[in-house]
Amino acid sequence: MAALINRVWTAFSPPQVTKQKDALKFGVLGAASIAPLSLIIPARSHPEVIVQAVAARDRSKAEAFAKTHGIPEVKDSYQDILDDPNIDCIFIPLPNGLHFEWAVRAIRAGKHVLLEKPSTSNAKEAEILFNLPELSGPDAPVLLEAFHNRFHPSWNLFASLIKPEEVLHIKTHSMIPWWATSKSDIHFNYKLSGGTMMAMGTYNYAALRLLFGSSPLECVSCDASAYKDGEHANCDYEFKATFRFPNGAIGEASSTLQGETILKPSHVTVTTKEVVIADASLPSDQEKVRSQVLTLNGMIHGVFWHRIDNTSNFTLRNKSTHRIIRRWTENTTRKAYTFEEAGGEFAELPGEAHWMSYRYQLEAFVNKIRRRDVQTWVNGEDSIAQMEMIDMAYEKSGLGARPSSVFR
Ligand SMILES: NC(=O)C1=CN([C@@H]2O[C@H](COP(=O)(O)OP(=O)(O)OC[C@H]3O[C@@H](n4cnc5c(N)ncnc54)[C@H](OP(=O)(O)O)[C@@H]3O)[C@@H](O)[C@H]2O)C=CC1
Ligand SMILES: O=C1OC[C@@H](O)[C@H](O)[C@H]1O
Repeated sequence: MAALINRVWTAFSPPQVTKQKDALKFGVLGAASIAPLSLIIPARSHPEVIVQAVAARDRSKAEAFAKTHGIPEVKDSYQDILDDPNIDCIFIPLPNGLHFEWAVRAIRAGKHVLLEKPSTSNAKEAEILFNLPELSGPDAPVLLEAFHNRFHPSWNLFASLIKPEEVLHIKTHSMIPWWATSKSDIHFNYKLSGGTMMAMGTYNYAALRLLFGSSPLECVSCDASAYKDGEHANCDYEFKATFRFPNGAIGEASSTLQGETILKPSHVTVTTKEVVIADASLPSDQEKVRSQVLTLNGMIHGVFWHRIDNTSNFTLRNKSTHRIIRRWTENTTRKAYTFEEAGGEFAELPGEAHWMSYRYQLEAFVNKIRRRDVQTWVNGEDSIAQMEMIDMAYEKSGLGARPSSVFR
C-alpha cells in the first residue's frame, strides 16, 4: 500500500529536472482538462520538453491556466501558437471533432503534433490526415495519436505474452463512474464527435485489434444506449459490441460513461486455443498441451494499479490416441511498472515506477522527433485502422459514424 501511495503521489508531483538547451518547446491548443495529465505533469520530469505556450478561445482562461501550470507564454489564439517559429511541437487536446482541422493546420505549419485520442472523427478524416504529403520525407514532422496506455510497460508485457495466432476469444471492458462526466461535456456533443466509443471504447477496440493482430472483418453486433435530444442526440453513453476477426474468433468490447459510483479498473481477458508445448523430458509417445486465460487488469491507467493474471491449463496426453494422462493448472500473476520489471526483451528500456503512461508516451514522442529508436509507436496505418473499427461499430449500432469536418 505504501508503494502504491508513493508511486501515485510521485506520478502527480514528479521530480522537476533541469531542461536541456535544445529542449523542444510545446504549445498547447486549449486549456483542456486532460492537458495537465497528458503533457504538463509528464513534461516536468523530461529534460527535453518545455511547455512554452497555451492559447484558449478566451484569453483570460488561458492566462489562468498558464498561471496554475507555470506556462510562460499565453497567445491570443490557437493559430498564433502555430505561427510562432519558436514552438516546435503542438499538443492538441481539443474536442474530437476539431482534431482533424487543427492537426492538419499544425502539420502544414511544420510542427510536430501530439494529438489526443481518438485521432479524428472518422476513418475518412484519418485517411487524409495521416497521408498528408507534408508527413513524408526525411525531415517530416512527427504525428502521434496519443494512445498513452499502449506505451506503459504493463501493456507491452501483456501483449508480449500473447501470440495472435493462438487467440480464441477476447473480452474487454472499461468504465467511468457516472459522476465523472456530465451531459454537457464534449463527450456528449454530436457535432464535436462525442460518444463513449470515441472516448473510452477506443481503448477496448484497440485492445481487440492489437491482440488479435488484425482488424475485424465485421462488427457482428453493437448495442448502444444513446441520448436522443438536441446536440446530444446519437451520442452513446454506453455500448456493447462484438466483432468477428479473420481467424473466425470473436472479440467483445463494452464501456460506459455512466458506470457505478466506484471506479473499477478496465480490463481485457484473452483465452487461447490448446497448443502443444515442447517438452523434451516427456516419453516419445506423450505430449503436453496448454490453453491459457490471460487478463490485464488496469489496462488504461497502469500507473495506479495493474495486474496480469495468467491461468495456464495443462494436459498431458498420449500423442496418437489423445488419452488424457494428467491435467493440472498453474496460476501466476505479474506486474510491470517499469520496463526493468517487465524484464526480458524490455529490461534495458528507460522508465520509473512513477511514470504514468503519458510520461512513457512523451519519452517515445521526443525520441521519434530526435530520430532515436522507440519501443512503442502508433503509426498512421494503425490510427486509420482504429478509426475504421470505430466507424464499423457506429454504423452497426445505427447511430452512424461521427461527422466529418468541412475543413480541407
Ligand atoms: N488521454 C486521456 O486520458 C484522455 C484524453 N481525452 C481526450 O482529450 C480531448 C479533450 O478532452 P478533455 O480535456 O476531457 O475536454 P475539455 O472539454 O476539458 O477540453 C477541451 C478543450 O477544447 C477547447 N475547445 C475548442 N473548441 C471547443 C468547443 N467548440 N467546445 C468545447 N471545447 C472547445 C476548450 O477550449 P478553450 O480552453 O480554448 O476554451 C477546451 O479547453 C478529447 O479528444 C478526449 O478524447 C480526454 C480525457 C482523457
Ligand atoms: O481517455 C479517457 O480517459 C478518461 C475518461 O474520463 C475520458 O472520458 C476518456 O476520454
